[in-house]
Amino acid sequence: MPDATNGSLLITNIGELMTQDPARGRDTVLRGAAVVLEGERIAWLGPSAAAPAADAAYDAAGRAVLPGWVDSHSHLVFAGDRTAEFEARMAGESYQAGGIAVTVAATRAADDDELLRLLRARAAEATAGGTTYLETKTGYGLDVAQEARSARIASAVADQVTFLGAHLVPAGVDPDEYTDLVCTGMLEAVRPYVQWADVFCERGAFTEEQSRRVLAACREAGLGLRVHGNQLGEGPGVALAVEFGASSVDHLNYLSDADVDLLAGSWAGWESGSGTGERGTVATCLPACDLSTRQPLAPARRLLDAGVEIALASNCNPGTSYTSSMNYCVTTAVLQMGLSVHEAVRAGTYGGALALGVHTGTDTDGGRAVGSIAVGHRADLHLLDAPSATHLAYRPGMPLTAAVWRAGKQVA
Ligand SMILES: N=CN[C@@H](CCC(=O)O)C(=O)O
Ligand SMILES: [Zn+2]
Repeated sequence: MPDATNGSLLITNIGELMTQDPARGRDTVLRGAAVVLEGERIAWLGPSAAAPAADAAYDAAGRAVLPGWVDSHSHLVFAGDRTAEFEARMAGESYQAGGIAVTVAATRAADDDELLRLLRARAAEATAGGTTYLETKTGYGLDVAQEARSARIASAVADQVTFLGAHLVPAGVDPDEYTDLVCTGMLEAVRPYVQWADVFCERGAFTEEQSRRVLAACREAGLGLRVHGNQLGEGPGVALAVEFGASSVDHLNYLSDADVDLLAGSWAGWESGSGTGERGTVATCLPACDLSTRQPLAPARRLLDAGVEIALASNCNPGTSYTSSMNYCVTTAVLQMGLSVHEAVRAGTYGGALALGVHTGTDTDGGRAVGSIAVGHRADLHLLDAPSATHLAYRPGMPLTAAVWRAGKQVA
């Protein structure tokens, strides 16, 4: 199949083009459509009948095209395996944050080449499943040298990297001393490689006060913020994320009414229909993790109805969610979380981009948005082997990814 790396490519006869571009208002889904890719960018979209000529053409034969998935939450820099822990969970054990230490030991024991090879293989799996923009985190190093190594390796593969030194306090280390290290030497060592910082604010991980220190230091260092919050019980994660103006708070399995109100309040100045105004804290739901840990599914429907922008992400990691399949996350969101297909696809594309701050910008204003299909945005497309995105939920688990273009290049 041709791509747009050496000229322009016209993809024509698209049965359903789900642009997820809020600037189109109610007209975000086009039928009988075509798209022109030119180099890395989308150069044109509209009715097939009106499509301009291009250097190469591809007939989509009535199939659906979506933006590539934007996976805004993953932990892919690791070695080792936790099948036994998963089996124990399926036999009735509950998930404990302490399992992270097993992966830390295996990751520390792997050399750089091995870690990079593993990361590349996982990123390739994600790409094969339609993911065209990928965030990943550190958090399985947990000392200065190991976290810096993870960040450096991650930055060679992922589009954006998050510093998660505050993932677990290593055994035998004083929690407050460790928090100080995260906020000073560790932060300094990872800083050249990362755009974001995150903290696992949960019983068994970091307290509210420790999380607050981490967020303040990382903000001071110029990093964008995100929070792992409210995964294992109600707690201060959501409130902290909103207070610090974090770009997202992720997990959200246990929310109080006050948490929902705080998240909704953060979007009070935002117009969701057009994607304009003052943004708030994205609620990132991680359905594959919820199922794999047998936690209640995050209340995505309730959050949307309250006016909160949501994202869906894989949270791919060896402990709680060993899949990078965004198709699976979207399917689950429709079948079990009460989202429409359009809402679920939006959350896995535009919502992820919003969580990563890359939802807007065209080459005329110096940006290159991902997560939606519009002129000047990055040419990240996902062709389904189906006439509509509805088939993701209608035919769950089927291999529906037919082709993937990332920045105009065909990658699957
Ligand atoms: N909750 C914290 N961190 C990961 C799990 C990490 C692990 O268990 O290895 C998560 O997002 O689910
Ligand atoms: Zn996570």
